[in-house]
Amino acid sequence: MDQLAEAVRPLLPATRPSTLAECRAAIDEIDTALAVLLEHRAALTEQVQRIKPVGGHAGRDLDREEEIVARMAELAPRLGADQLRRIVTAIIEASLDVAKH
Ligand SMILES: O=C(O)C(=O)C[C@]1(C(=O)O)C=C[C@@H](O)C=C1
Repeated sequence: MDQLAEAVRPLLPATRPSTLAECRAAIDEIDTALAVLLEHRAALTEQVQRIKPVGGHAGRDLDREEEIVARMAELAPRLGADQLRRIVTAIIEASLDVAKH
């Protein structure tokens, strides 16, 4: 795991949860972090659209999106590039949908 990925290690449970309640509590913790991070990510996507000569869906950069997917696939091998591409595409499209530009 690279140095940036180390930043999320404290969010992970120290011991593997085993009961349904423990698993759901661990999932809730991670979903909390994901929601906060997604909110911040969407704000950054919006800011980028104001900087780019062509913003919004019309200005999509699929090479950049593929770079994002490839980097994330190294950190999340269980999901892999194909599943992460679905997730990244959904995040980016939702962020572009709500961006004001
Ligand atoms: O990096 C950009 O050019 C962006 O517009 C940001 C972003 C992203 O949210 O990561 C959004 C749309 C692009 O297709 C690629 C990446």
